[in-house]
Amino acid sequence: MTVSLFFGVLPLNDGLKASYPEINCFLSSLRNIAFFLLGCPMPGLTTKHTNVVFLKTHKTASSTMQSLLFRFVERHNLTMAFPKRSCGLQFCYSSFFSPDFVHPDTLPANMITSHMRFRKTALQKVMPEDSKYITILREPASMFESLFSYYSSYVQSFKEVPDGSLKTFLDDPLRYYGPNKGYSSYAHNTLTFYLGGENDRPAADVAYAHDFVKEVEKVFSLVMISEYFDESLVLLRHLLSWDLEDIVYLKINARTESSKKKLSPDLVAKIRSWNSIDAYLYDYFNATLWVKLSDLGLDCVAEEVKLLRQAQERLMTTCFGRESPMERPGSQIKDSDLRPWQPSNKVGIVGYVLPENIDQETRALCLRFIMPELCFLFSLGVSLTSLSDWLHITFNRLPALYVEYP
Ligand SMILES: Nc1ncnc2c1ncn2[C@@H]1O[C@H](COP(=O)(O)OS(=O)(=O)O)[C@@H](OP(=O)(O)O)[C@H]1O
Repeated sequence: MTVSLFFGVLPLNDGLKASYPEINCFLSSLRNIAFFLLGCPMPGLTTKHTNVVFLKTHKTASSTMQSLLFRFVERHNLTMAFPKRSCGLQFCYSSFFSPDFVHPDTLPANMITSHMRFRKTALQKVMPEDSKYITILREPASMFESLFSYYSSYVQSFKEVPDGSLKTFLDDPLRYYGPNKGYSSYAHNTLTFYLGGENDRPAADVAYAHDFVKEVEKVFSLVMISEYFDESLVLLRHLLSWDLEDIVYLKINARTESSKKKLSPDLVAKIRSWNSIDAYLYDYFNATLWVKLSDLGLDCVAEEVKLLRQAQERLMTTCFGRESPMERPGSQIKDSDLRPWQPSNKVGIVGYVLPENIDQETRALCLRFIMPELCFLFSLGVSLTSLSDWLHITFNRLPALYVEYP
């Protein structure tokens, strides 16, 4: 079973096919001249690598990345592994990944991207041997602020903070935190937990953090960094021999500005200290990212980033006209294809609204870039009759899943 089936069912196919060449043409003419002049390496001359394990971490721009991979899978007629129905929309997170968590109809797969707790030996049983392992990290202070606001109504340790403030939690985290409390993995060294590490190791155990980082480095060919998302994508495309058009994206799953809190230097320091293994990981892989970028040539990277952003602007003009994109809190979005999941009424997640006068073809193209994770998953699965039981259950449980989603 391959995702080409999706094209058969979705009325989006023609639009997608019709509009990509425009972007391609624009990109290739510019890029060939620029890259030639700079003497930059040009991937895309060898066959594209299509087998990828993307470890989707929380609040790291991972949905934007996942959406890019969904599009790649669709366009290249590949197969994406889905969770089996009893796992919900994630691979039974927060249990360690197990091959049993994968819906058998989606095997053999080329890619796997839904949230999971990483365990390489288990993944090797379902994913091709030559799979490239990729993940993404975010600066721990902004990530924790995002986690705290997003999951304030779910994570038991956050719910117990009397005034509900991040500052009160960080003044004495151990007063509220308990490893066995509900959703505790979102409250302490979340990145480490995702990567399969021991997130409750004491901060003083620097040797553990050091050894863990080395283990991660051995497995992952690329650790992306959210703050340098575009630069990370350039590395990704060189690693996988992808075209520049394969990495064009629009940002999704961002909070509204009013949902974000500005962090004082004191809070930043407290977050890093509380999440010291994550901080160690982040600092290490942020440094190695820049070594990789330097190896590629910073001028070449800058040129590719420029081209990527030009393509993005072009796409936005195609989708939203000359005005800036119409972003709205999810609560104000009527179109269910475009409404992102809202974790609570205390936090707004931004989605996009397409202009009403947009033609079907353009709408089809734009939807592929702005659809939130759940909608994209449903649209991928909806065309697979053999997955109908999964979808039947999933759709029927949707309100419950929305509540359980974290
Ligand atoms: N391209 C790009 N670059 C940098 N940052 C980005 C990008 N795309 C999404 N974001 C930010 O990532 C946050 C959402 O992360 P996730 O999609 O991983 O969240 S989730 O765990 O899947 O719910 C969310 O952060 P907050 O807004 O601080 O919550 C997004 O704004």
